[in-house]
Amino acid sequence: MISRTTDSTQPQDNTTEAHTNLLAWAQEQGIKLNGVKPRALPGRGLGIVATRPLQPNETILHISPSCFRTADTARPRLRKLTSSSFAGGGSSSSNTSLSSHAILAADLALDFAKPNSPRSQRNAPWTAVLPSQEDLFSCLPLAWAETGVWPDIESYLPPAARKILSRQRGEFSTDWDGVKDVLEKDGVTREAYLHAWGLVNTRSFYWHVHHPRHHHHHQHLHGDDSHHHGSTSSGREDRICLQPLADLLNHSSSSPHLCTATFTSTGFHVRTTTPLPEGSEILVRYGRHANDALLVEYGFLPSDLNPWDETPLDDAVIPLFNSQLKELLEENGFWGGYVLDAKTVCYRTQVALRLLLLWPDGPGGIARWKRWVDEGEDGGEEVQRRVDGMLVGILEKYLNETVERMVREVEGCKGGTESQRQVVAERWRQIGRLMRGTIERLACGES
Ligand SMILES: C[S@@+](CC[C@H](N)C(=O)[O-])C[C@H]1O[C@@H](n2cnc3c(N)ncnc32)[C@H](O)[C@@H]1O
Repeated sequence: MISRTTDSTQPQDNTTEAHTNLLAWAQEQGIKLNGVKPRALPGRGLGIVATRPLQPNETILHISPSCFRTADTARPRLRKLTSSSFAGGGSSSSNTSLSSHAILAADLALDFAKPNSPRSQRNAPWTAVLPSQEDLFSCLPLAWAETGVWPDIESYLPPAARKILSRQRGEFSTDWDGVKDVLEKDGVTREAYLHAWGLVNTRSFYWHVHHPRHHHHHQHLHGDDSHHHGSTSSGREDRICLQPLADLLNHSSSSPHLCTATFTSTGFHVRTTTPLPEGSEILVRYGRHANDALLVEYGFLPSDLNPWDETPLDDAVIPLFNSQLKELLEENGFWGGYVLDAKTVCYRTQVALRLLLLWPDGPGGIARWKRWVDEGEDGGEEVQRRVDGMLVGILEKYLNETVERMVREVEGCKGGTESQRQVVAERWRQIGRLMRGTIERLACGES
């Protein structure tokens, strides 16, 4: 979302007028803004900023449930697509039940395709400020292949990002298969649906009412991670909603001024946690996402430090194991899923590397490893030192052979656009920094 509001082809006063309309419309809907307003922010489209100094614990945005757009508020002919009466109706896609995401996106796509319908008109001031197809496609990896440049930029994404992308692509095509018969009648193309689908993906929330007595989660400090991809509880998928105005809030992983966002029975509330000077941006945390997820799900890469960032080590670690060792790890539930974050080398990695270290000692070594896995019997600091040394070697090799090569290759490739190449290269550099940080930490003797 880089060009929409800073684009020189778009006069600045257009933006202002759109904002004025949006605010007037929001007021009619009963959306309450208190000391905040939308504003264009360089490099991140629109955001919400403070219009006066804010105190801690002020409710700065309130949205009542009647303003939520959910699968239940979609056009009736779309809602019918999920009902069981449709199943067995003879159509090939009849027995797959559609996700809320699919329905919400279809409804939004119809707002765009039929701008003069009374339904679309009702939401016009809100849809007017949504990112254009061009803006969204330029930053959302799922759409990079659609921009017509050269699809192959995708293959330069790091493994974790590619994995999310491939799951996302599967979800999108299932959703499109489920709605296309209905949407194509109204002239909605696959591309137009992808635009709407991507908008829902990047700006929907899990409608999750917090019951104070059941809070086994520890999400009070910095917001509720209620963004679409933010929650891990099951059954959430079908409770996603779009919320005008709240969908203008940008993300931060680690700002000390993060605002909290909560659903209660009276709606959605955004509150400050610290004092905020006039003009500062209101930031919430979408979820505890690693940067690969932020890039693929939301189409941006944070430049500030993300304490939740991590990177898989599978590509670096897995090739070191022969089939016998692989089998041993599989039997014990420790094959693959190796991860590194800024503070820790995950336990699975520790287990795998210990095996690599001990198996040259023969059956005795393997028995020792097994005791360690089963009973936590410690091999002592000496073993840990050798495991750390091994990991340093593995990381250095991966840095030289993969990370640095990928940065060079993606910067020099002809795929995508310059900004897409830069974002992919930057993600690899971040991974490199995470690994170098670990090497330094281990070299200092901290595990
Ligand atoms: C919920 S919307 C927020 C409003 C959005 N900026 C807009 O212009 O409509 C989410 C999108 O905002 C952008 N965004 C959010 N946080 C960001 C950040 N920290 N840096 C850059 N872009 C961000 C991304 O494009 C993301 O997909």
